[in-house]
Amino acid sequence: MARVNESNSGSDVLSLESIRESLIRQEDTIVFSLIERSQFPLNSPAFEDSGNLSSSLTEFFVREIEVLQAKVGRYENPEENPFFLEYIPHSVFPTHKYPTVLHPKALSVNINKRIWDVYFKEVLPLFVKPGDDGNYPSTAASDLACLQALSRRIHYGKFVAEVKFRDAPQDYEPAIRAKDTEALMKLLTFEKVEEMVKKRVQKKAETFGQEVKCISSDSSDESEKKYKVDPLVVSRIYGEWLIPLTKLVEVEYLLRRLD
Ligand SMILES: O=C(O)C(=O)C[C@]1(C(=O)O)C=C[C@@H](O)C=C1
Repeated sequence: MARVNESNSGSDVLSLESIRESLIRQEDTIVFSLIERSQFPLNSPAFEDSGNLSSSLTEFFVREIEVLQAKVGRYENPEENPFFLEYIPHSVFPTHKYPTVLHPKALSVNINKRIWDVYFKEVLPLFVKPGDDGNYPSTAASDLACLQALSRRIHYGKFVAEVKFRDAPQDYEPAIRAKDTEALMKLLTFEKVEEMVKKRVQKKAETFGQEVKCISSDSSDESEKKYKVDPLVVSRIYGEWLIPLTKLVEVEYLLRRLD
């Protein structure tokens, strides 16, 4: 994912435009991952506390995959944040040297526990059918794809915050020193951009998730169109959870920016 370019002088160039391009690209991954997950019912026994077992099937699956992915260097990439940090081993292979863009304290900003809860308790029931078909391994794999895509998007707030800070340190520094989260939230908010994001993801859900029944040239009857995931729900997921959580990450990052 292109994010930082090397300038002629060798220093890193970061722009709000390039960061937003990445967020737009990530929308495709998120919308597709929700569409994929929607083919399975809720299948709650896969992720609910399993009483006598120490973790749910999904928790076990995500933890084991994260351990494997860590061994090939996934979490050396500052865009990636694990859900089970305490289990993460070092990479087995020499790792790519990612450009240092973020403040070192960025490592301590990880809201994946919150993302996990929000996803299973609030988001998932909105776009999948209730029920249990027992297909837990495939469901867990789909949930992992959603969780990783959502987590990457939300934690991208660190990069957004960094570029906003670099563009106007004189505005941000007083609010950071005063630990004024309200002022920071106001500074980093662009309501028009948020509205555009919600409209665009609704359109993407309409386009990517349209049921294709037959190939005919007359596809003009809008009322007959059916979607795998309700496009309004996708827009709501962004408006109620993804954007607010991204902004939370931005604030958390900024609060540490002068440490
Ligand atoms: O694009 C930005 O400026 C962002 O901070 C990202 C984002 C978003 O989550 O989409 C969050 C806050 C802004 O109000 C607008 C959009």
